[in-house]
Amino acid sequence: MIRIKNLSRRIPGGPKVLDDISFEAYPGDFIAIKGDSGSGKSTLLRCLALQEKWTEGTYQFDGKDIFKQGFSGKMKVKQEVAYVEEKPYLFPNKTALKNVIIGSVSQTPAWRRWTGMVRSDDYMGAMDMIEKRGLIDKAHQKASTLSGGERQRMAIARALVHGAKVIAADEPVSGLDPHTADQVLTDLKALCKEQGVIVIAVMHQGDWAERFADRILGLKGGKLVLDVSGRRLTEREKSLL
Ligand SMILES: Nc1ncnc2c1ncn2[C@@H]1O[C@H](COP(=O)(O)OP(=O)(O)OP(=O)(O)O)[C@@H](O)[C@H]1O
Repeated sequence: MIRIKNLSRRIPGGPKVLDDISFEAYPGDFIAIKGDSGSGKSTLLRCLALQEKWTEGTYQFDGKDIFKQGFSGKMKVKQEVAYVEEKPYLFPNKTALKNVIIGSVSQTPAWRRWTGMVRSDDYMGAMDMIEKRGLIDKAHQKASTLSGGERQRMAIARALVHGAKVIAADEPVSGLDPHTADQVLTDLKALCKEQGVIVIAVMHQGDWAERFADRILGLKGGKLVLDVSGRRLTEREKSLL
């Protein structure tokens, strides 16, 4: 469970880009974030994954205040909250499977990158996760040849293999054709419902958030201006964003 209270983020010497954000997320929640360009959506995801510093606020993760816990609390969040960028980096000349096994650069011990050694249980775990993302026939393909949607799903598989319990996905369906976007979101939703993963995804364009999310958060100028259950937004609610 995640409980964020009064999160603010000020760019050093610059503006406040997140202002007093509070919300909670429970296992199995699929939360969409909407808001115009520059409203703070990506910054919020990066703050959740502790990839950006918080200026103020408290962060409870599994019932513990992670800033009070110090290093071990931050490590737990970094391990369990995966920020999946809009265009996730995969090692282009390695297969999709190898990318999923070895993880992102920061997750991979240097010796593993150098030797390329793989344990058999790592191999099976990665293949299972790739199969669940509907990509088993792409496992041995070079990452550079995957489509945008396939890269996103491989990056999600990679995060899950490496212990993620929260997927913070930045625009997981932008630039995808409607059929692929539907597949990606159906997969994310199943992940929430079947495995209790929390998915927090920026989905500003179209009606994807309304169709798939349990809850919609809306940001404007760094403030949380909307927090409603996932449904068609009213004209008044849309006008807040
Ligand atoms: N390091 C930084 N220095 C200065 N301004 C920054 C920095 N990081 C973010 N900002 C500003 O903070 C605001 C929020 O940025 P953010 O990327 O979170 O917005 P966003 O809602 O994700 O936008 P988009 O939909 O265009 O990706 C923007 O005005 C951005 O210019």
